[in-house]
Amino acid sequence: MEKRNCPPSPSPRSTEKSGRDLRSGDSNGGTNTNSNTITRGEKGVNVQVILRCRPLSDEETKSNTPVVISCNERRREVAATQIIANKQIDRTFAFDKVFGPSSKQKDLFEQSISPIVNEVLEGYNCTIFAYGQTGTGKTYTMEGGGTRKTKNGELPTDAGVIPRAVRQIFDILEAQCAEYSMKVTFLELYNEEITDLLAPEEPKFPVPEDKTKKPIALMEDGKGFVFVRGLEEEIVYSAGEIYKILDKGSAKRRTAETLLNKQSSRSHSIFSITIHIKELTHEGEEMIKIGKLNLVDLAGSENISRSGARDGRAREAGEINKSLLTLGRVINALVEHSGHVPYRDSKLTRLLRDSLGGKTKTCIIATISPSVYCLEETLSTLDYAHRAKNIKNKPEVNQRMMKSAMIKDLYYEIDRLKQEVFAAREKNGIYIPRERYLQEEAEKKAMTEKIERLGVDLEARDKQLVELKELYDAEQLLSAELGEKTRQDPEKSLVDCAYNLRAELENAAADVSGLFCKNRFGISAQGLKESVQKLKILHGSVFWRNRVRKQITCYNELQCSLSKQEERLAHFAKKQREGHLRAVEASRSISKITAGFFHSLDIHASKLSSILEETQSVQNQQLLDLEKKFEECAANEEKQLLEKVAEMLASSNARKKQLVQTAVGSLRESAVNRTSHLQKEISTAQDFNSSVREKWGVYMEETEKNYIEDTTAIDTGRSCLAEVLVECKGKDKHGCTTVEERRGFTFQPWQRKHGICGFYRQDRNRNQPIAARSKLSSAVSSTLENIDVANKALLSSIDSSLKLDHDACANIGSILTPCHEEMRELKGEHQSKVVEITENAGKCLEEEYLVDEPSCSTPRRRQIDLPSVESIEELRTPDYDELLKSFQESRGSWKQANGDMRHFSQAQEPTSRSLEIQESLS
Ligand SMILES: Nc1ncnc2c1ncn2[C@@H]1O[C@H](COP(=O)(O)OP(=O)(O)OP(=O)(O)O)[C@@H](O)[C@H]1O
Repeated sequence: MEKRNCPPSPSPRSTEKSGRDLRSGDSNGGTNTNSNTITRGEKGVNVQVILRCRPLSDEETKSNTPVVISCNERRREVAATQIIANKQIDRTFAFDKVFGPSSKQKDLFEQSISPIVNEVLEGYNCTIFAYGQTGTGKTYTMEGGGTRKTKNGELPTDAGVIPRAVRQIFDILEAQCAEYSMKVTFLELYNEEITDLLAPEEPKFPVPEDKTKKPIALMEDGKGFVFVRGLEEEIVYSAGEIYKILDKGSAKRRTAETLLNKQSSRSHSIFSITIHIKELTHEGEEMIKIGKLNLVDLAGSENISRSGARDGRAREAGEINKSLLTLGRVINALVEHSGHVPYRDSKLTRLLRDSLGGKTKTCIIATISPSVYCLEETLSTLDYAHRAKNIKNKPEVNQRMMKSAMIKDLYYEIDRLKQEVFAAREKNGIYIPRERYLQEEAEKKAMTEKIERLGVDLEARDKQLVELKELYDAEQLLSAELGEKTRQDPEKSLVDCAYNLRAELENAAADVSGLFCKNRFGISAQGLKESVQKLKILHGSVFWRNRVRKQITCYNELQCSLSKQEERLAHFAKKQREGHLRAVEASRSISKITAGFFHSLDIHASKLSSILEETQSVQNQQLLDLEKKFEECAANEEKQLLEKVAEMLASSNARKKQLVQTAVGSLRESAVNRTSHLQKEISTAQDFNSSVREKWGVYMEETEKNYIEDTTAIDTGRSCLAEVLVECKGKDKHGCTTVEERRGFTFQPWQRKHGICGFYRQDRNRNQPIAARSKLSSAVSSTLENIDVANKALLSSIDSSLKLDHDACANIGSILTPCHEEMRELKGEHQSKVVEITENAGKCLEEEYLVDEPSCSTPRRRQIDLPSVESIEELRTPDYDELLKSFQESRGSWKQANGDMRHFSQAQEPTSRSLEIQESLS
């Protein structure tokens, strides 16, 4: 077994020499081209290609059919094993997704199709089509294994892509509680004729199947979009309705038993779902989003001899292969970016135009069989699908329509229809609008021309037929006449005549011999006379005999020519009959001949394409050789040039490096200076802060001490005063009682005046402590009030100083944080700039100025980017003054740009604030 591994080739190319031909579509040579990782850009999105290999059928398993396909789902690769000249050759193909024989319908749908369905609901047009040899599972993948009945609303495990997509669409729309409308179409393309699988069945009596299917026309609108005229669109409201429609349409599809598939689809089918979803814009406007999903089940590509197709089936197969061949040519043209893409060569490619190289998102499911007997077709499918991977589409979301615009459109449509109805009612006979009339007239004209051509053809054939008939009649007449003549039989009379003549001749001979005898023995004159007479008779009879003889030969010749004529006539008549029959059946057989012609054309075309491929591969090889030589030559020249350039650039590079290093050094230095300056500022601010704190602590301590002293002094004063007060009260009481006593016992008139006066004097003296007491109490209360006021003032001043201090702290913090941030940013920026500059310098050195190192292989072809004279001139170091000036300018602008000045002024702020605080504290 020979198994060689080649590195992934950048372009898919089959190399007979290599044992393993890994095909990969992406330009990096990698194999990961999953739709999610597809590069989207101006160039578009690659068509997604999925490969599915079916399991061996029961018969194949029973007959121990060898398996030649192995699928690596993880690596997304398929390998086909081929034996050529007793050597095993593995060919490996990479795809976007690979599903092996044991893969489930659910897995295929969830992994590959479900995201596409979501995109349809986002407003894209998407197409999924199945391509592959007959009997490889296209219909199984698209529609399912046949059991479409749902169990408790669940889909059966073998349900295919179509029912699952339908279910997903309805599930999502219902979950979103969306307002939507949905319509479906289902068409079949058979022998280049389109029929509507949803068209109502009109005929009431049984007619052959082919007659019930009316072909419908494929039209192009003014913008080049293709549409099928009169295609039935069914509005649907549930998944169940779609399943019914699918069943109805599928049952109408043309299927037949082939050697490769018991129920082989003989036509291409396209099932389309169009969804209109209502959505609200931010402004509250109602918009209609439109998405379309096309699900295409292609008829099987097949080898006519292996599929056992004959007569009608062979023609079918020829047509199928023809449309698939055009599909292949379209794919090739798209991949090779050739100017002309032959979309118009078949109806299938016209219908799929937007899905191949258009604005639609497309996914191809290529199906293959693992059997060794299908290897040839499998390789062809793999090639086909692999090539299709390189088609790029440019998907666009369908323009959302304002609901009002859509309603307007519908009104317009209704108006148009109303006009038609009105026109038809008002006029005598049938009346249609001008455009329709012109269109139909054009169609009619084309039809008339076609009919005329056919009429002329028919006339010519009729003429030919009449001529042939005339000729035939003339020949018939001639042959009848000759027959009549032959029937009369003159032969017998002639023979009789001949016999008579012979007898006479015999007699005459006897007479002559008698005469001779007589003459010798003396014959008389009379005898002589008689003899002369007899001789005359004899002479006559001899003459007649000669004539008879001549007549006999003439007769024989006539006979001979007659038989020849008869033969010729019979032959001619036969030919005429054949010609007549041919002429009668000419119109019927012409289609057969055409079919044969097309078939042979197909064969020739496929031969030609294979020859073309061969030629292409040879040319490719030659081109490769040329390219190689050219690259070698270019590499040498490049090397020499690069050496020179490298020398030239080495010095300038060193200078540049020096320049860069100096610039970086100065930048670093300025950064360090700025950092140290900032740090100094921060430390000054911190010192100031700590000194303020210290002072504040001392002040607080002193204030507290004073307060405590004051409070204790007040307390002692208060207690002293209270004691004095108590003492005064006691004395006052005692004084009062004494006065009362005296008033009672010594009241005399002469003494009364003195006594009263004395009493009043005494009383006045006794009133002195009361006044003192009131004075004292008022002094105490005023002192207390003063103390309270002082306390309050002190407390408020403490509060305000605390607040000021807090504010000052906060200010310092707010100044410090941005300063720190700025510092960090500045540092980071500097570092990243330094790294960037170093990297760029390194890259520049490596990529542009270093001479290629010898790698013993042809260097990659590339464009040499020669530096211009100006750029070299720019490398010169400018004048010192100029440099200084530009540096200062740049520094100034840089300062402004970075808000440097602002920071600086902000940095000054704390000082003035701290002064304020100091003032307030003092
Ligand atoms: N992945 C699969 N798993 C199980 N059975 C499969 C699978 N693929 C195909 N089959 C079976 O193979 C048979 C042929 O499949 P199907 O009719 O889908 O082929 P086809 O490619 O559509 O053929 P045609 O082009 O002739 O219509 C069916 O009986 C189907 O059930």
